[in-house]
Amino acid sequence: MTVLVTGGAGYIGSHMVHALADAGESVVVIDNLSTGFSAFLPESVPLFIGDAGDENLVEGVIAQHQIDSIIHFAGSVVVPDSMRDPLGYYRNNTMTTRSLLNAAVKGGVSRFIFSSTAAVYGNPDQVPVPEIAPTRPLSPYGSSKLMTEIMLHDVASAHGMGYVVLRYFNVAGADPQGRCGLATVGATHLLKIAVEAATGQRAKIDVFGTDYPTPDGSCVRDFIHVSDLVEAHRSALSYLRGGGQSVTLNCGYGRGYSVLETIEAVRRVSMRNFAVAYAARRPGDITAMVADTGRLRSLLDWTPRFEDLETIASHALAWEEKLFRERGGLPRQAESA
Ligand SMILES: NC(=O)c1ccc[n+]([C@@H]2O[C@H](COP(=O)([O-])OP(=O)(O)OC[C@H]3O[C@@H](n4cnc5c(N)ncnc54)[C@H](O)[C@@H]3O)[C@@H](O)[C@H]2O)c1
Ligand SMILES: O=c1ccn([C@@H]2O[C@H](COP(=O)(O)OP(=O)(O)O[C@H]3O[C@H](CO)[C@H](O)[C@H](O)[C@H]3O)[C@@H](O)[C@H]2O)c(=O)[nH]1
Repeated sequence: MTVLVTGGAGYIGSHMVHALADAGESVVVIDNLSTGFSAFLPESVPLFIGDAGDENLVEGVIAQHQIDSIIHFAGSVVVPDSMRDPLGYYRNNTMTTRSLLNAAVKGGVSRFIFSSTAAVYGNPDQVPVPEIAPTRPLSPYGSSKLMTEIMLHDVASAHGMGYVVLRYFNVAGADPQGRCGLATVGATHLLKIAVEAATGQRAKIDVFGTDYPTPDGSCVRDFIHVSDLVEAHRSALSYLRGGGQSVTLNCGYGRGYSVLETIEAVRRVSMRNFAVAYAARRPGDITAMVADTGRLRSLLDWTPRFEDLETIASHALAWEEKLFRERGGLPRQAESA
């Protein structure tokens, strides 16, 4: 039984591939390297450089490697880019998955795990947000993922495929062994920006909005360590292998931290008092987004190991320091746009 990981050279996918290989699973990767890095993959894992929507490629890999499960990370992930280029997002998220599913059905793949996002909820009526909350995405990114969820449900029902949709909240941190982490140039994630400031690559970090109706006025997010997130995928795979019903699950810890608390955690672990500036709200930001994790915790055999925000921040920092050293210690991008 071999697992195909699409987008396995990306931030989350590379952690997934290491976790599967560490567990002795047979795994292969398809990635077009548009934002991924082949260097983050274990040498033992075959990498097919190509598009996850290339049906000939996928059908060939499924047949050659006797793929029975697919974990599908490949896609485009930047919310503001999706506002500028909606059709690009519907193509690379929704249409690519349609082609991938077509190849999976033809190849008799019986299990499918899909990377979705809390962005499908839009502005939630209640926090923590349960999976049954209304889905009202505010961006083409969120819509492209929601459309894919619906398509996957229909395809799986028609063809006897089991699936787990995982709606990630805010993914952060890096491999505790330092093998992989977030390396995307120009990434906009809060913790990434904060560790770039802590390593002197940025003069400051902007806090987008301090007048939200939250305890300290900044937005609140539920950060999940990338290693715990990939363990949820491994548990989802075991669940499907054990005959579990198809399901949609939130992936977070169910605990919110404000933007200011998060920046303070990075200041503490780095022991660097980098500058923090108060800036205007960022258009489209949701005030508070925290997962109701009841379903995840009850259905999957999942015990998170890195729930503490300082642990997440310290792993993100260690990874950023490594990247910075390897890039010759030179600032590689302008301070926040
Ligand atoms: N990072 C987050 O906070 C977050 C939150 C919610 C959901 N997600 C989802 O998780 C998945 C992985 O995100 P990530 O943060 O690791 O992003 P990433 O950009 O680091 O990884 C995406 C990977 O997919 C590859 N790729 C993109 N389009 C492809 C295609 N058509 N064919 C083959 N390969 C392709 C890229 O080269 C890259 O290696 C995405 O589907 C994303 O929407 C991420
Ligand atoms: O320099 C920064 C960067 C971020 N923020 C704030 O930090 C919070 C979190 O912002 P992120 O960009 O890190 O993440 P989002 O909550 O916007 O999440 C969106 O982007 C994520 C990846 O970045 C996931 O894709 C997620 O599903 C999607 O909803 C927001 O209030 C944002 O305004 C700042 O104040 N300053």
